Amino acid sequence: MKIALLGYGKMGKAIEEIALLRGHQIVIKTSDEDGYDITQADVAIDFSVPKAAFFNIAKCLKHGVPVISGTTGWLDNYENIVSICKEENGAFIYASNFSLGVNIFFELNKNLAKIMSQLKQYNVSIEEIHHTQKLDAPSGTAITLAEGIISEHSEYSKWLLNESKEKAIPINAKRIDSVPGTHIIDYSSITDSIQLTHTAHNRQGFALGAIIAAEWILDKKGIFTMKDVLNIG
Ligand SMILES: NC(=O)C1=CN([C@@H]2O[C@H](COP(=O)(O)OP(=O)(O)OC[C@H]3O[C@@H](n4cnc5c(N)ncnc54)[C@H](OP(=O)(O)O)[C@@H]3O)[C@@H](O)[C@H]2O)C=CC1
Ligand SMILES: O=C(O)C1=N[C@H](C(=O)O)C[C@H](O)C1
Repeated sequence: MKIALLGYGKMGKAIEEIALLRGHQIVIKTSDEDGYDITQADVAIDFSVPKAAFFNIAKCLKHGVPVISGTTGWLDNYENIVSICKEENGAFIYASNFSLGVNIFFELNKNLAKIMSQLKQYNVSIEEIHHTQKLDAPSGTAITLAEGIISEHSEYSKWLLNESKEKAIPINAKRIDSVPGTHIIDYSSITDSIQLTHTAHNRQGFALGAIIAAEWILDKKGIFTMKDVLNIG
């Protein structure tokens, strides 16, 4: 398939490498919002920056090009994209994390939260560690994890960045060197702790997941998630 890479930074380059190995063609690679004809592409993959994602995704949908977005930090505009996608009868997937491992981790997180909801002596917290170039905090993945806990655990109704308060899940964001992405969920009581950890060793898992999503969406119309693509959970 002919792929447009909207955002040609660390992730754009990782996706290009795997896409070529899978026999795809990269017809557009850009770090700008203009200067290309998106209709050349069968599918677009947006891994850009928070302030550019809405424009990039809307442009694809308005030109009838299915779009995958992994950009984080733009979700205040998610419902607007849903409306545009419906109006244009388009196809769209956003995932805070495209790796298979993290999508399994999302399911484990919800299952654990369901159990822990009955055990009030444990307090939950989330830690996320990323490279120092990351623009947003907390990570999109940490937000998805917090939302997963909130959906299953009766004690929590929101999350807070680097702050503890009753009913809120603290998300502690750390920025260290070139860490690709580590997420830790911790339930602690006076007597012990239970932790679930996902550690990305590199960006290949994110990139492969995004390409699998792009291959999957080609003949679809609608708004989907990685759960639809991977058929897990
Ligand atoms: N969902 C997932 O699985 C994952 C999501 N991510 C997310 O993906 C995004 C990109 O990550 P990463 O590749 O590491 O970041 P990088 O900073 O390496 O790359 C982002 C690229 O986007 C470019 N850019 C800036 N403005 C625009 C625009 N208007 N249109 C298109 N591109 C633009 C930047 O160009 P310039 O440098 O010139 O400004 C840069 O090349 C982040 O939001 C990150 O959180 C990352 C990994 C996995
Ligand atoms: O910016 C990154 O690098 C990553 N961003 C995503 C996020 O915000 O969750 C996914 C992954 O953790 C890497």
